[in-house]
Amino acid sequence: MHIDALTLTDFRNFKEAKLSPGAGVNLFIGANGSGKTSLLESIYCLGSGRSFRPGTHRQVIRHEQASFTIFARGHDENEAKHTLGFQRDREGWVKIRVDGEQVNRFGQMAKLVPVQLMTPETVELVLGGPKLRRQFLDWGVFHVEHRFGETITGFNHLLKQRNSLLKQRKQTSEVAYWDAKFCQYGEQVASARLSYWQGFEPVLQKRLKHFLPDYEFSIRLKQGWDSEMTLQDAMIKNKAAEERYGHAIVGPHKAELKMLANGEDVKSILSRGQLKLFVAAIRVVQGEYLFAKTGVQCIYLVDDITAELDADSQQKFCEALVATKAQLFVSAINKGELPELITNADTKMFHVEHGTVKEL
Ligand SMILES: Nc1ncnc2c1ncn2[C@@H]1O[C@H](COP(=O)(O)OP(=O)(O)OP(=O)(O)O)[C@@H](O)[C@H]1O
Repeated sequence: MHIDALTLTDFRNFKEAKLSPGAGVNLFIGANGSGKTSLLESIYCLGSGRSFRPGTHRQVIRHEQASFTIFARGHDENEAKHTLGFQRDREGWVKIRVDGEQVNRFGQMAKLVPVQLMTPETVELVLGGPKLRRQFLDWGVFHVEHRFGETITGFNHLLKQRNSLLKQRKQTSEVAYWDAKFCQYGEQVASARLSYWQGFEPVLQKRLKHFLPDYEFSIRLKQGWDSEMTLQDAMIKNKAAEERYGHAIVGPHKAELKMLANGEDVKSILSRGQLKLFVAAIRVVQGEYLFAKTGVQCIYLVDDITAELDADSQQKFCEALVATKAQLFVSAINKGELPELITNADTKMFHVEHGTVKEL
């Protein structure tokens, strides 16, 4: 959905903030500590139910206040109007309202607000652990096929149950039951990921050729067990090891994306700026791919857009972002440091200062 109005109450350093974003580029300009990232964070919270910054949910609530509230009004691709309300208090209680109705799952809010986030930390997608890459994949699968939300939640529940049985080292009929369920859900998760990846990867390759033409990329999805085997066979083969370790060692919870540039691990061959561009390509394409498959546009949130990118890379990245025709929220300290594409007459500009935001 496009956000037409956003209201924050007691969110980070904002006592109350109201803004009416435009359909294209929205630019937040302000000094360090003014609240630019917090504005992006509030939109991210609507799309995921949590912050992208480290720390607890309590730290998001304005100091000495009991709860924060984010309210958004917007419209989807079919011009249907929507309202979203998200409140969280210090004890962790959450209230979510979608179109005036209280709902009890984040997914019901998240599916209306698919967000793609780019901050200086998003290179963690490559540098961090495999869980981040699985989350990235699952985000894509969920937004293309909402039923996947139940499949992955179900699988994670089964993984916990089965691990707890493996830890107890019991040999009961209960074990056989959980093994069978684990196989069934595990195969479903892997097959949904694979089908997403098979559509997504060729589009990503095109974008990478444009962004980083000096490299030949190979990005392969490893499903979490020998691809020549069924999950059931892999579990039988690894039965003794799983019993010894006391947890599941094969399954989609072990899936990984192997990313190579000119035959070497991207982590060791790409520079920091090139890694950022690499991840930017992934993020842009994830939004483009979603749009191509479902007609649903992402909201792109870009914090500190110029950090670590040279002028040519900034230009490529900004061109790609603007070409998506999606709603963009971009933060920067100075307008002057940005490519013209982001600061032209169509951009809606906001000045952020000490927890206040004013449209310019
Ligand atoms: N819970 C909170 N209550 C009140 N103020 C907070 C809270 N959490 C953070 N802050 C303050 O909010 C301010 C806004 O931080 P934010 O990261 O959004 O700024 P920014 O404009 O993105 O800065 P930079 O350009 O340095 O990245 C900071 O000064 C921070 O200390």
